[in-house]
Amino acid sequence: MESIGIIVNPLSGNGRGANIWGDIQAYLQANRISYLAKLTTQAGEATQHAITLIQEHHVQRIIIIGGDGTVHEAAGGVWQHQNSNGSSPVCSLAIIPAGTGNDFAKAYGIPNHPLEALHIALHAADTLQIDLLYASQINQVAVNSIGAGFDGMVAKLTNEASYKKFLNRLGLGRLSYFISILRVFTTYQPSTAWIEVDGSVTKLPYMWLAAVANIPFYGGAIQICPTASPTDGMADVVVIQSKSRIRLLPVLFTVYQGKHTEHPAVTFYKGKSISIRTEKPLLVQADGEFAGSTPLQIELLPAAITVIRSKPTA
Ligand SMILES: Nc1ncnc2c1ncn2[C@@H]1O[C@H](COP(=O)(O)OP(=O)(O)OP(=O)(O)O)[C@@H](O)[C@H]1O
Repeated sequence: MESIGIIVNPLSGNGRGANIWGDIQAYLQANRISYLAKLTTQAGEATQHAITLIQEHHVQRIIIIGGDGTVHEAAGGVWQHQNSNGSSPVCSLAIIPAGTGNDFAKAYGIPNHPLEALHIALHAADTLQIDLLYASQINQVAVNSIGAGFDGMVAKLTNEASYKKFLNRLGLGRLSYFISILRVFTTYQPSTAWIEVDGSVTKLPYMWLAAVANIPFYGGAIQICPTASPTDGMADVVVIQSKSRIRLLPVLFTVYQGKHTEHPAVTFYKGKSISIRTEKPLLVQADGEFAGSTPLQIELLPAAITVIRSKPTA
């Protein structure tokens, strides 16, 4: 079997990561499965853990126990290693979901049950080479999405909110994104932006959000870009524009099912190179984590890393 590294964010899901790690560790030891584990002690550390596991310990598979923020950081480490060595993917990533949103796990069919997710990670029966989104201003890659405006504010508010902790304790963490959406919705002021997709520029008056997606979901299974695929070599972009707040209400309540796509306030683009400029700086989220402010320049990196997914049933 390939040598296995494990990165654990014990604080993900407000302590769910630590609990799951206890169960996983017991299982691995009882079954004499060897591994090397690294626990994060501060934000940002999963990137260096991934680099260390690959460069110093030569692991070929990294299992992440955490949420989308931890996947974001670990994938960044795998990508940085490959980039500095000019190598094709050498280390695959698997996830045992322990976070609040867990959109990455959902995109690859990984169940919430930790031991079921572990079996998928250990057997690695099906792997995918997935695209990444590279944001040059912050020199970071994203696995799920990068967005500016409304969703940047929602991500910031959710990550700072006391109700996220409370709802995570009840196993209802995803609801915290919905509460933040409602809070931001009542006060958000749209502004003018310009988007450039593969050289073609469009002015966007009254822009609420512009999100570049690699998978269909964000914010805990909101189907923001139903057609996004991490294997098509293209980034999907969704833009929401509206002068009127009330006119956007139907979008708010249909976006969870991905049924907002026909609403006149919603426009989709597809491309490999996307830039977003705004008349005033807007907050940016990358994989649900705060990632600075606009302007943004995003390049699609095709088939950049390998992910272990649940084997689709025939
Ligand atoms: N030991 C730690 N102390 C403080 N912050 C940490 C620690 N380990 C990781 N982090 C940070 O916690 C943040 C959130 O982690 P993660 O995304 O895994 O969990 P979550 O927020 O509960 O889930 P989700 O992103 O799915 O909503 C990340 O930005 C990460 O950098």
